[in-house]
Amino acid sequence: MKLVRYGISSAASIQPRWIPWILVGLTFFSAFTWNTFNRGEWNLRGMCACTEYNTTQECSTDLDRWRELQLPRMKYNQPATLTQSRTDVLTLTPWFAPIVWEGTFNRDILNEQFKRMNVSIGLTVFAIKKYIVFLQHFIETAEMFFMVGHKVNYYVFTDRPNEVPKFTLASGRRLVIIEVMGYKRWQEVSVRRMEMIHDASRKTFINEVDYIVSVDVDMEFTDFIGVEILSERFGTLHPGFYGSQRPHFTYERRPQSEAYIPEDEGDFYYAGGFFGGSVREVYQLTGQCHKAMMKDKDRGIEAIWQDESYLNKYFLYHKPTKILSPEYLWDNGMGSPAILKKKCFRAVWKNHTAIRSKRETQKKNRA
Ligand SMILES: CC(=O)N[C@H]1[C@@H](OP(=O)(O)OP(=O)(O)OC[C@H]2O[C@@H](n3ccc(=O)[nH]c3=O)[C@H](O)[C@@H]2O)O[C@H](CO)[C@H](O)[C@@H]1O
Ligand SMILES: [Mn+2]
Repeated sequence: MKLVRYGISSAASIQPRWIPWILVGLTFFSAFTWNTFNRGEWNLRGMCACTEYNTTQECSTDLDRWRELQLPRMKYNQPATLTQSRTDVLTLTPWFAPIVWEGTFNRDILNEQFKRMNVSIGLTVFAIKKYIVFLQHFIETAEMFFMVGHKVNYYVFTDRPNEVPKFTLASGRRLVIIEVMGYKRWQEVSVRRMEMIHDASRKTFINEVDYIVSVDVDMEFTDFIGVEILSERFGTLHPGFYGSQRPHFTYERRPQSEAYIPEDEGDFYYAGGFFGGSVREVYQLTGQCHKAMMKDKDRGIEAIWQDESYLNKYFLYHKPTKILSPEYLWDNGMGSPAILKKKCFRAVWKNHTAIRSKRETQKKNRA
């Protein structure tokens, strides 16, 4: 009786001057629970979330939780200070981002490093409407060549979950189906990938993986792609433009578009079909590209190469921290130049008329 009476009377008599203190208490409580139950970044720095790394009686901070990653003894050729690993191609951007070409890295060292970080990678792929036909070969070849030996989640975005084939995946790998709507025009499907990746980053990816790799589905893996591609924010040189001068890049050239890049700007022409980074960076990138696309849409503009145009604009002002060479994105229609020491990921032939929505199939000439 006493308890009930106390409960009712104290709840009913909250004084206005207590409100700031109650708010402070609630803030601490929610920060603590968020910090404890999520891998999210939203926490009050230095909060007392003691972990397994805590070696003292005091609560640990980010500094205490930092894990030491010591490599084992390894045998490999000494890097030669006075010799460049590749002399035929650019291997470093003016902002010191590596451009990944075969011969510039040692896969064993990288594998050891990323294994010790226990890294997990999410590969996002969209198989919407008729593009579902590409999925089987895509996944089967990814099992052979993509991030072999690492933890991988395939995130398959589709409007046809029942048509996703059953796959037998290697251990440490799983396939997650994310059901989404299919927009009518193929251009809209392509550009809306940004929005869908953005949403899934917040809802799913941030809790499950460290990095996101986003690719086209009309592709096949033909050689090993490993952790050498991973970085905070990475893009890929488009196979059609790696040798071109900037005025020839097919950037969006209409000043009224959010994707506009003038002829005297631009570093590289990046492909829409292969980019990625940490979940946090991909969340930012896709969010900004989607916002720009929606602004244009409101004004009745669609950028010339849809998502690829917004991606290029984004990378101009948020320089990639790593860039993949066209070895990572190739189209056999473009021959076999000597600079390519391998071809890891290739476009498969597709019948544009049959696979895309009617009346939208004609491709603009990029040249
Ligand atoms: C390799 C590469 O850099 N490709 C880019 C390029 O064209 P592509 O001509 O290769 O574009 P595409 O037809 O492959 O469409 C892009 C992707 O969207 C998905 N999709 C599209 C339509 C559809 O009905 N269902 C569906 O699932 C699918 O994953 C496909 O791979 O330019 C596009 C924008 O114009 C995108 O930037 C692509 O990423
Ligand atoms: Mn494609």
